[in-house]
Amino acid sequence: MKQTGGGEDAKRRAGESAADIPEGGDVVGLGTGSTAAHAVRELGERVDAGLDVRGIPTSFQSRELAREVGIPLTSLDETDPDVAIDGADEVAADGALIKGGGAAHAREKLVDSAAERFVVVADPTKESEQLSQPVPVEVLPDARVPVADAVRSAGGDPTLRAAERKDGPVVTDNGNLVLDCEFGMIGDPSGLARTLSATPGVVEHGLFVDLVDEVHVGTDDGVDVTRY
Ligand SMILES: O=C[C@H](O)[C@H](O)[C@H](O)COP(=O)(O)O
Repeated sequence: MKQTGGGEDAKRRAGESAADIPEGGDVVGLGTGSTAAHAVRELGERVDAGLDVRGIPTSFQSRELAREVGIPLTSLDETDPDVAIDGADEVAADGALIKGGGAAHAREKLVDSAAERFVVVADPTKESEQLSQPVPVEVLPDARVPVADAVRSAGGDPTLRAAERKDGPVVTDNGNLVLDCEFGMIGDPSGLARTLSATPGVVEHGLFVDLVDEVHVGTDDGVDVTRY
């Protein structure tokens, strides 16, 4: 069941709490979205104050923000992150996530899963008992129709994500398209993740199962931390 109590202050508290984690010398995966942006900005202030960390961005957006706030960047070519801090669209009680509301989930999964410690930042509206939001699926442009058929065969209802200030579809940072796939209540996220991953033409899907180490949820007056 979705809860109320979200908002920018809750997101900021979660982001600032997670920004406490990196230590001098650490490499940090920099997540995408409005909640992760609070962590990136806070980390930028700490870099300004002398903290020696480098970031690995997960999107065009997080790269630009990191540059703006002065976080030196590196890449997975050089090293894995010690910690990744990222947002989520839905967080289930067992730590399973849906990500990709900003169509960044392919690079996010790459960076978040490579990290020694993967920390999710969220506000209470993201919490639920069981995942039920549409699952974003990034597809090669030529694979849009066959992947949509495969999603229907798996019990889902796919919708091509439309751009808001451009005619036509959203094009990801990787030059691909996104199908938002409604499955209703997702009883077996691991099984669905395996099915989607095995579908030719799927670049990456937004189900993050058994990846998260801790979730920081900003509340009205603090932060609730759950460890998995
Ligand atoms: O593709 C985008 C990402 O997965 C975001 O981390 C996710 O959509 C959450 O974003 P926000 O913190 O803005 O709700």
